[in-house]
This record gives sequence, structure tokens and C-alpha cells, in this order.
Amino acid sequence: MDARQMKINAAQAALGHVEDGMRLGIGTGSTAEEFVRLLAEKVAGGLRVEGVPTSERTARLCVELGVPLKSLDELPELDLTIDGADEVDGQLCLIKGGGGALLREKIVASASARMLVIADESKLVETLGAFALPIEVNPFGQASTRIAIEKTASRLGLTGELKLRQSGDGIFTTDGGHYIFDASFGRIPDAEALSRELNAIPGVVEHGLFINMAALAIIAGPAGARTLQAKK
Ligand SMILES: O=C(CO)[C@H](O)[C@H](O)COP(=O)(O)O
Repeated sequence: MDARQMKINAAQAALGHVEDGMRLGIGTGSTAEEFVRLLAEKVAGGLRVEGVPTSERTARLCVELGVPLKSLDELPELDLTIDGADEVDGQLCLIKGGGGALLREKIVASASARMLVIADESKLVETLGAFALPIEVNPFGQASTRIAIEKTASRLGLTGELKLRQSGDGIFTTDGGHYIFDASFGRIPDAEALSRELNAIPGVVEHGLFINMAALAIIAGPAGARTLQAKK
């Protein structure tokens, strides 16, 4: 079974958690897009939902496929967010932001009663950190913010390259107009401490560690999709 089919299978299983009338946060990335395609079929069949997209890219796909959208200001409290991830550990802590949408993804997930992650099994890891951690920063003073991140990481025993994300010929900018450093720290034994310390750096807008946010993860592999539940 190829990776796309596993993403479709995870997205299909996630649809089982969507109920008529729900206010849905809709994630970003290739797995979330499979979910949008399946959701659009259900909407065409009569399912009533209102979605809040986590990126302009997701918004465009939803509009194209006829999934009704609202802004987060119109729907500030959501029932369920369904989103992909770059890494998922056994406690359902995540690295997100490979698609550059981590800030809106985190705001939308925080506004939701539940967050459900959909992923193929290549995303499941024992310890977060093989995937470079996206850190969204304000363009103002980004060189100083880089130094502050490096010093903070080093205090926690983490070293590695911080790469300013590029797009085409220029610097990648997020939907919010920020930059992203992809930090290759390697394994992150204490993701909670790193999250806390990064949040304390003024130029850091947000980072891709999602700690204690996901309630469920649907992980699809060749043998089928299984659901992991966060420990309370
Ligand atoms: O965090 C994200 C976007 O910011 C995505 O959820 C993450 O990058 C996974 O994407 P994909 O489903 O394409 O592997």
C-alpha cells in the first residue's frame, strides 16, 4: 500500500468522528487535504458542517470543493479539529509545521474541544526530533532571535543547525507574514521544557511542538488504521 492510500485511510477513519452540525477545525498538509476531499463528498451528500481552515491553502481547497467555511472570529469555539502531523509520539505529542501553518494550526486546535491527528505510520516515533522542528519567528530581529533560540537550546543540551526556510528564490513567509527556522536538534528528550523555553523568547511567534493538545491519533499502516488515545 502506498503512502497516499494510508493517508486516505486515516482521513476516512477520521470522518467517523464528524457529526452533523459540527464546527470543525480543518488542518493543513497532504493528509488533511485527503480529509477535505472526503468531507466534501459527505457535504455534497447532505452533511452539515462549518469549517475553520488553518491556512489559505486549505481554505482554497475547501472553497473549490464546496466545504462551507467560517473564520475563527465567527466561530471562536470549535467541536473538533482534524489535522496531520510531521511526527507523533506515544503520548500524542507532535511536531507540526512542515507545511508552514503551525501558528494557525495551534490557535485553531486550542479553540477546539478535541484535536484528532491523522497520519500514516511513518510519522509515529518514540522520541520527537528526527523531523526538524519548525520555529516561527517575527522577521524583525530574526538574527537576534536565532541566537536566543540557539542559547536556549544549548542550555537544554540541544545543538544543531537552524535553517531559515526558503521558498523559490526567497525566504518563505507564513500566512501571518512571519519566517520559519527549521531546527535540526535531533532527539528532544524533554519536549515540554523546550516548548516552555521557546515560548519565553520574545521574537518567537510560535513553534511546532504540540504538547498535550491531541486527544486522539488515527495512524494508518498497510494492515489498517488504528486509533491511539492520549493518556489523561
Ligand atoms: O503541520 C503541518 C502543516 O503545517 C502538516 O500537518 C504536517 O506538515 C503534515 O503534513 P503531511 O500530511 O503533508 O505529511
